[in-house]
Amino acid sequence: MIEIKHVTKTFGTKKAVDDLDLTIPTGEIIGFIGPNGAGKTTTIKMMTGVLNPDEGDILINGKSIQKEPLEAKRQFGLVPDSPDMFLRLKGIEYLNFMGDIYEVDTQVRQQRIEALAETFEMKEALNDKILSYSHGMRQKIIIMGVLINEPEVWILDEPMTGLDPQSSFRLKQMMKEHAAKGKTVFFSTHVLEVAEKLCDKIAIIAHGKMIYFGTLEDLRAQHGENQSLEELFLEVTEHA
Ligand SMILES: Nc1ncnc2c1ncn2[C@@H]1O[C@H](COP(=O)(O)OP(=O)(O)OP(=O)(O)O)[C@@H](O)[C@H]1O
Repeated sequence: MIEIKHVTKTFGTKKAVDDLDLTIPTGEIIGFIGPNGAGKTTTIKMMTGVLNPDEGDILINGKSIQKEPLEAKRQFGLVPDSPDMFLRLKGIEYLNFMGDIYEVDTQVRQQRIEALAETFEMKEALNDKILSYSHGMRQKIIIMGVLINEPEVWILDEPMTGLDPQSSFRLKQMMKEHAAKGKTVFFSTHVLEVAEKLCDKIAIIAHGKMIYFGTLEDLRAQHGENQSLEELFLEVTEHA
């Protein structure tokens, strides 16, 4: 569960996130959508302790990211918007590093690395440095590093960017499997078809404010039965 409690973040005179209040239940896939500059990445950075809010607090499985940062960080895995990290490590070194940090048992770790490398066709690349990887391969190694620990809460910022169709399909399957195990998946996306097909609920943000949180069916019931998510999104964000 993720509880975002009246969170505000201002940069200079710009309120990037404005009194955002949202509770994301366990066991669901939530798509976080909004126009460019709406405040999605800023929200994700505050959820994960990269940025501190000016006001409010965020709890991950009941642990405050500000007051109990280590405990809160044990609860989630993050796939950030840019995968250009740990470039001097080999893929396998990075995965073992993540396994060490999250104290994943060696045998379990080995099995997960093998299964993930198979799924993402990364077996041969594991002994190469991340620096030599393409954008999509870097994205995949970061996703693998998160899944080694099977986190209770999986947070992803624009995860489909740069992935080929096959990897994107597999990632979506994994997100579904993760939620089916009773874990929470929260991801931001501009790809409305993905949100439409994958999510149990959608959260729409505009100008830093939450303008809708609920199922697509309820949004349709409020605004128009036959509209696509794209049409609904344009309608609700236009008037925000
Ligand atoms: N470090 C910063 N310094 C100043 N302004 C910032 C900073 N980070 C974000 N902003 C501003 O805050 C607002 C929200 O940005 P944010 O990156 O959270 O939006 P977003 O919804 O993720 O956008 P996009 O869909 O384009 O990635 C924007 O107006 C942005 O310019």
